[in-house]
Amino acid sequence: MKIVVLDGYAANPGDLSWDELKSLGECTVYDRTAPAEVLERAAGADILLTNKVVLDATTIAALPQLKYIGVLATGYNIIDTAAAKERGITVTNIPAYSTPSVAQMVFAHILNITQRVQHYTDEIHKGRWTNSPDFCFWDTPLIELSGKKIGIIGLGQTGYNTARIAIGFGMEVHAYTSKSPFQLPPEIKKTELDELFANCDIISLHCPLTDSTRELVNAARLKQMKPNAILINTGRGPLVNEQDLADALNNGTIFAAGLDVLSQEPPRADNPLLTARNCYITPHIAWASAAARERLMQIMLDNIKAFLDGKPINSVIK
Ligand SMILES: NC(=O)c1ccc[n+]([C@@H]2O[C@H](COP(=O)([O-])OP(=O)(O)OC[C@H]3O[C@@H](n4cnc5c(N)ncnc54)[C@H](O)[C@@H]3O)[C@@H](O)[C@H]2O)c1
Ligand SMILES: O=C(O)[C@H](O)CO
Repeated sequence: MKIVVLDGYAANPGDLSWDELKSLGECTVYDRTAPAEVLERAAGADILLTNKVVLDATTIAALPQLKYIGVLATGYNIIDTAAAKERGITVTNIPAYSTPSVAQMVFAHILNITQRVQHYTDEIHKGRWTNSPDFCFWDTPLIELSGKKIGIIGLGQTGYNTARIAIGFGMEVHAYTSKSPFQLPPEIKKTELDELFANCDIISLHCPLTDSTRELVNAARLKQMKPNAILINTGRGPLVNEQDLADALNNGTIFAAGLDVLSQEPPRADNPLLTARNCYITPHIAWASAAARERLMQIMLDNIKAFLDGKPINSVIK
């Protein structure tokens, strides 16, 4: 059984172990694989593991030995699942391993925008409090979350857990979702997209990237939003038209954005969001806590063992 990990470094930069995976077959772990290197490295593999290396229809067609693709992530938009299905290749993802970490990051972005802790720390270090005529000073809007409306798009693992934290903050929770695995409490009100964009103070994206969700947030949707609204995206970068969002931030159509994901990662230096007003960005790390990566590695092993036993779990091909 030949196993190849194409880009193992992000999940395991050295603090976790590949040993159990290596015991399952002849296994090679690459830290990173450039697009031009994929075919040579994946040739002859029965099992291919990828986090962000794209496996499109052409690549899959060129790997006749391939039987299993394990995505080392929840989002599996990098795989042409139709091509894999046609070939009878099992494709699995890692659901729910990072849910608490992602929901925590959503609120890290929200609280960063409402409280600006780093900004005030920087200003104080510059001497601004020492020289202040008053016992306090502020120069950014200080926004209380209690009573504000949060709109959640996609009420699966990360969306639902974000909703629960929002309820704890006393927020009104509105949600648009195709379906939800959860029994929704009465505090979560289901709504349509038009109402959600028009009425919510904060909108947080939690749906997968698919043909129907690509650029879900675009100029038309941004125009529907309140001028004091905040957009949070921990889902996938292409859920948002980035030039439209940069324009909306720069011209005050909406107030601020907190983003963990961009359409190209790492981003090009000329990505308009890197210089947009009130745009706060983290480098796709919502998932990457040590606790979440430990769970990821365990579920990766469980997935492969179940596949080898002939009873695949976490298959994304319906
Ligand atoms: N930034 C990170 O580190 C990070 C970590 C985990 C997941 N993610 C991304 O977040 C996404 C969501 O993760 P999750 O664990 O909540 O996944 P999930 O599968 O549990 O939930 C996704 C939800 O979106 C809903 N949905 C699907 N299509 C929709 C549509 N067109 N409109 C509205 N809702 C729709 C689904 O019904 C489901 O309830 C993943 O697909 C992944 O791309 C990012
Ligand atoms: O989808 C996920 O699990 C995260 O984005 C990390 O890849």
